[in-house]
Amino acid sequence: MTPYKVFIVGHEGTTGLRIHERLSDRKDIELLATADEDRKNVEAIKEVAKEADIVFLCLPDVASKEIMAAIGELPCKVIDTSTAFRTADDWAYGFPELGADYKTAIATEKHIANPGCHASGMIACIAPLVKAGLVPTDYPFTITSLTGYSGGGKKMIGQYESEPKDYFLYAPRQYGLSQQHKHLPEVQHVCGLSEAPIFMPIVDDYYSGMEVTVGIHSRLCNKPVSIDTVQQALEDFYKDSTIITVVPFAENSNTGMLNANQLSNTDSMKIYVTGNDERIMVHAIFDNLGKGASGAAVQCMNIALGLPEDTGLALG
Ligand SMILES: NC(=O)C1=CN([C@@H]2O[C@H](COP(=O)(O)OP(=O)(O)OC[C@H]3O[C@@H](n4cnc5c(N)ncnc54)[C@H](OP(=O)(O)O)[C@@H]3O)[C@@H](O)[C@H]2O)C=CC1
Ligand SMILES: CC(=O)N[C@@H](CCC(=O)OP(=O)(O)O)C(=O)O
Repeated sequence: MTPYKVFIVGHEGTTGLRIHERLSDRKDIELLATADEDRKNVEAIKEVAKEADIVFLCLPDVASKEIMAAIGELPCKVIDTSTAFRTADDWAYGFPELGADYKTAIATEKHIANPGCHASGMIACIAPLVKAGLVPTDYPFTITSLTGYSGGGKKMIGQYESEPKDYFLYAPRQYGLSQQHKHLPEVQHVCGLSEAPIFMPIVDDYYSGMEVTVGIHSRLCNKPVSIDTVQQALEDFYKDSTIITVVPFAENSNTGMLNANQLSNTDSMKIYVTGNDERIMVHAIFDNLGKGASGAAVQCMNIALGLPEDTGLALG
């Protein structure tokens, strides 16, 4: 069988490297590249893209937009990992677990926007509950998200791994304080929320892994919901997924700790429901570089090529 031709633009960056790692041993994939000195040359990128079946863009937003302007009309499928196209109507949104319509769009559309890392956790917790009619679309969500420093790409990795290190980098650091985080538009768009959540991202001194926590007051729901109802709705929603699993409540002691790096180096996501019938928490644990970026991008590529979605992924 002729291998599929795949071109990773930005393959020396954090997300690009991880996609490269996941594909380099696959016999069904041939990786294409520009000459090293041409890795930022748009014309050279366009020439390689002409040969490709799939192009991954693993770049800052501005560079993604510039390259899309040059390659958008070519026959190759494009999977963009930046924020640039996630709410664009003519791009598929790369979260196939959201339903058959999402999966079909990923399989058939030419351009696929890979979700943001924090956004993936928020959407995984909220969308099933809104779709089930349990939580209203104007619910006043307050959401925390813990992330390892690789979420900030090469620049932040350099900051955390340089010696001597700034004293403040040893402790968790909250950001997004103005409530304008770049992932909020896609969360609102995909979940159909009329109001943006309060969002509190926190970056800490570990390499990778995320824990996103969504709090729900039962009394503020369409009608009061129990913790069992929330657990069941999430289990039903993700029952066919091999990548996202909902941890049975019995296995989740509700008394211990949740670890944000539990699924580092995997492409899976685990959902936990904790709390009680009055105050319910839904948590998504995954790797910002796995289901939060490169793993999700490869999952989308597999679907676009008609392969089983978890081909070559590390399921934890
Ligand atoms: N890190 C993460 O956890 C996640 C990242 N993302 C998104 O993925 C994209 C890539 O992020 P990440 O890998 O972290 O970023 P990095 O900074 O680690 O890597 C970006 C790479 O793109 C290269 N680059 C920049 N401009 C151009 C250009 N004009 N042409 C070609 N290459 C270029 C950079 O080159 P150079 O090496 O010279 O700087 C760098 O190697 C971003 O949009 C990011 O927001 C999405 C989800 C999670
Ligand atoms: C720790 C850190 O800074 N993380 C980044 C998210 C990385 C990411 O997902 O960026 P994209 O939107 O391009 O996908 C942030 O919160 O802005």
